[in-house]
Parts: sequence; C-alpha cells; structure tokens
Amino acid sequence: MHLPDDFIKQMKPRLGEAWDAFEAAMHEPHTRGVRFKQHTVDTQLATQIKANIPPSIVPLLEQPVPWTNTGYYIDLTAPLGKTILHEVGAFYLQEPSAMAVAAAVNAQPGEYVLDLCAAPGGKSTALADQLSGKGTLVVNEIHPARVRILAENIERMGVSAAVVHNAPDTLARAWPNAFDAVLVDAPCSGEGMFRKDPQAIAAWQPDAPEICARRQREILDQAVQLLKPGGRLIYSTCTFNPQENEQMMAWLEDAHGLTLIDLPDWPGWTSGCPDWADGRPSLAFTRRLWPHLARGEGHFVACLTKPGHLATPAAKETQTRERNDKTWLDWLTAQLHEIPAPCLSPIEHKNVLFSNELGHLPLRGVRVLRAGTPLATKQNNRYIPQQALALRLRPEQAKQVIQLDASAAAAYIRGDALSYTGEQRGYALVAYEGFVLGWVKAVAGRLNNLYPKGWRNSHLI
Ligand SMILES: C[S@@+](CC[C@H](N)C(=O)[O-])C[C@H]1O[C@@H](n2cnc3c(N)ncnc32)[C@H](O)[C@@H]1O
Repeated sequence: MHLPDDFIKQMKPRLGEAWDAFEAAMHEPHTRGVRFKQHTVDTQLATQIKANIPPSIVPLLEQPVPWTNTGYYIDLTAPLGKTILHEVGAFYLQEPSAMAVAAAVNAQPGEYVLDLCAAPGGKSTALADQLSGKGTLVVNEIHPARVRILAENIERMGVSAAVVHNAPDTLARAWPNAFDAVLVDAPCSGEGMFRKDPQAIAAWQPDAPEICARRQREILDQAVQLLKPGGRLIYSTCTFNPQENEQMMAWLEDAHGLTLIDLPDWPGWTSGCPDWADGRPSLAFTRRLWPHLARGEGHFVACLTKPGHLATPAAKETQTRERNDKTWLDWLTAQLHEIPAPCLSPIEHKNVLFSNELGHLPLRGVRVLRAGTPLATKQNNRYIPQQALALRLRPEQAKQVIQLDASAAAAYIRGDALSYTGEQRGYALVAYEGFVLGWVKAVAGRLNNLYPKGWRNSHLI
C-alpha cells in the first residue's frame, strides 16, 4: 500500500513525532469487527456477553471492542458474512472504530432520532438497539442505490425505523425542530479507509478535504434546522485531516451557536486537537481514533448541543391511513404474546400492512421509501405474515415457536419443507440458536416453508 504523496505532505508535519508510528500502522492489515444485537446481551460485562451469543459464532470471536459492549474483533478470514445467523440479522459486520459513534449518540428510549447520512446502516442498526422499539428512528440516505441497501439492512436486522430518501434541505423544510438527536455520519475524504479499501487511496486528491468540508457544512446547516432546541448533534467522519474534523466543529460552534460537549474517554481514543483549528479548548471534547494507538481504522466523533431547552413534540398531523382494525389486532394477538407498538396501527399500501414508524412526523414533502417494515399481506380478510415481521421478533414474543438444529436451519434457509411430528398448527416462528429465522405453517407431519423465495440460499454455513 502506498500512501498518496500529498497526504503524507499534509499529515506528516501535523503528526510530528507520531508520524512514524502512524505510517507503520497504516501498513498493517486492517481490523474487522462484528456487533451483536443488544437484545442478545443481558449484562454490561463483556466476558458474560459472550454467553448470550449464538454458540456457533463464539469460536470466531477475538477480544471485545473496548468502547462498546456488543462488539468483537474478528479475524479477516472469519466467514461470518456467509452464516445463516448473519442472513437473519443476528449481527452486523462493522469496522470497530465506527462502533463508537452510536455510543456518542446514546439514544434514549422515547426520543426522536434521525440518522441523516445513513446507508448502508451500520450506525442506524445500533441506534435502533438503543431505542429498543420505544421512540422514533428515521434513517435517511440521499443516494438512490444506497438507500435500497439501507432498507435491506433495516429489514434484515429487524430494525424499527422509517427509511426516507431525501436531500438534507428537503428534510429540514419538512421537519424543522423535530429531533432530539441528529447523527451526521458525514460523507468524507475517507482517509481512515486507506488500509481497508485501495479505492479510497485511488479516489483521494489533495483538495478532497476541502471539497468534502464544503459539502459537510451544507449538510450540517440543515442538520441544525432539524434539531429541537436543546437537542444533540453528533458528527463523525472516517478521515484524519482537521478541515473535516476539528475545523468543522469550530465552524459549527461559531456559525450556529452550538456547544461541544465532552465525550467518554473510550480506551485508546484521544481528544481532538484544538491546535489543528483555532486553539479553542472545547475541541478537546471531540474524540479521535488513530490506528497506531487503538485497534481500528480511524474515526473522528463529536457531540454538540443546540441552544435552548427540549420542548414537547409538534402537534400530530395524521396523513397516514391508520388501521386500528379489529381483525388485524385479533390476528396479531393470536400470533404474539408481545406486540411491538408500531405494528398496532399499521399503514396499508397495496394490500401490504407496514409498521408505522414515523410517529408524529408529517409525511408531506418527504420522499419515504418505507414508513416501516412490511408486516403481513392481506388476502380475503386473512393475513399472511411477512418475513420482516419475523425478523423483528425474539422467539419468546411469539405464541408458537419451533426450535431448529443446524441442519434443519440450513434446510429452512434453502427453502425445503421440513418434516414435523409436533402438535403446533398454523403459523409459527422457527428459531435457531436463539434467533428467529422466519415463518412456517405447521400442518400434520410437515412444516410448510414461508421463507421468501428471493431470499433462499444454499450456500450459507
Ligand atoms: C460515511 S457514509 C454513511 C455510513 C453509515 N452511516 C453507516 O454507518 O453505515 C456517508 C453517507 O452520506 C451520503 N451522502 C453523500 N452526499 C450527501 C449529501 N449531500 N447529503 C446527505 N448525505 C450524503 C453518502 O451517500 C453515504 O451513504
């Protein structure tokens, strides 16, 4: 790997004595990580978390990522992306330093949270875990192809969120002062991706930091409008230069009157460098991960508050066709012990019921890819459950659950019918190692496989 000459020219004088260690680390192999769903975790202690992870995955884990309680380092060759459990959203493969961003957001159940630059969804899926189904999570992506990948990951990970597809200024016009927390995981010059992705090196130009900074200022102008007074703006990049980091935060404090607040001292992270901007002490409240100081590719994270006090949400503006429909509620109650709140009053579109994840946010003026996840298809007043509903559920939430072993789980994901000697009849969830795989319809002697045809796969382990 050859670092761009102009990158060396820019960074070497800044890093001074630390340059040699940084350069040596940039020639080491990159790091790789996996983040488990919060609901697999019933303790804060990393050593005990492992006990709640699917047994077949445990041997593939190295040590915990120290700044999160749900992440582990994994070997570059660990085939986690090819497993059945990855397919059904038991975990998300994520670059370890990126895992700190959700910790900085620290979303609280009940909050309105916006992930403004969300695709492919690494941080969105972590924010959803923090909200644990209580609150409103909106994930936005401007790029048409990337928003589809985001929606797929939201569905695969069983996330309670609305997926929207807009430029930030459109959202700011539609939803001013609407969010308790807005995450701007900004498009950046990607210097922290150099080890992992040779294309990031090829795409880097000497003026990349300045070009990216211009775009980041435009996004941040809109992000501030979207925040409630007193709300939090979390900003992150995976790049090293100060134009997109400390200098951007100094600009944000001055241009919009926001105030930087101190972030936790995550092990191995350092404070941002005030001297790389105008020396203001508040820049030390930001955090940086350097690859020569901690195991990760590199990240910058900051959290700021908007002046004012958090107020109550704007009045509800109902534009959706909500269904407090008895047949639907009866059907849901017959299937589930515990019904996720957004599933109670779904939105119907072309005979498919979608969970309603937008809370009080009005739909007018916003391009919505999915107001929620598909729950069921309606056919002659009967409901056929959708895969996305299954993936939102924990096995214990359903009235009928059939546990599968590894070979039956593989057969299910392939799309095979499964023989069955049990007593359950009708729709049931099938689960493997504590995670829901999908729906079956149990009849005498057989489980009819409802795993969607387009998802079936014979090559998973
Ligand atoms: C660093 S990536 C986000 C990664 C994501 N948060 C995750 O954790 O998976 C930045 C995203 O911003 C999007 N983006 C690019 N230009 C944008 C703009 N002008 N406004 C908003 N988002 C933009 C990119 O398409 C990209 O998906």
